[in-house]
Amino acid sequence: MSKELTYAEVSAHSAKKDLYLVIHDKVYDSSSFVDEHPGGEEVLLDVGGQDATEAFEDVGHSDEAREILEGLLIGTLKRQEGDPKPKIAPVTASASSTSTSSGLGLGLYAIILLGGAAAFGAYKYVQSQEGKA
Ligand code: HEM
Repeated sequence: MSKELTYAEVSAHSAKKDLYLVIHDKVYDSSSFVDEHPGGEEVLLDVGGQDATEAFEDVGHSDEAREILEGLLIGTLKRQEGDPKPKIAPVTASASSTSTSSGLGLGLYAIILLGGAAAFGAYKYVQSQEGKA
């Protein structure tokens, strides 16, 4: 398991049936695991042939996930100058749904504030009209 691969070699393996991932400068052949990944195949394909260290760590994978990873190990990355930086995880389904709901919450908050301001304005206007009469 002492095979050394350059980033260029790894990046040639980004297809679902031929999928290499770099995590902590180790190269993992994830082809056999794509269909079984509890986080879905899309996130793996997104970082296929790239440095997935951040994407993998951001999720806070369990020890079990790390054990699976060891079984997929095929070599180490021969890092060269100018190689791309770790790819940050794409927004996952659960993360995007929370951000949508928080976006809606903010929108609602704005509507309530604006509504309150409009009501206050109308109240002041009526008051000033009453004063004139
Ligand atoms: C070959 C590398 C990977 C392996 C072996 C792996 C394995 C696993 C395993 C076993 C789980 C179940 C929960 C756990 O045990 O932590 C999981 C969940 C998850 N993984 Fe991965 N994973 C890998 C790469 C990635 C990458 C690169 C991402 C990118 C974002 C990712 C995103 C997720 C997400 C979002 C979940 C949570 C799914 C849920 O709880 O609904 N994984 N992964």
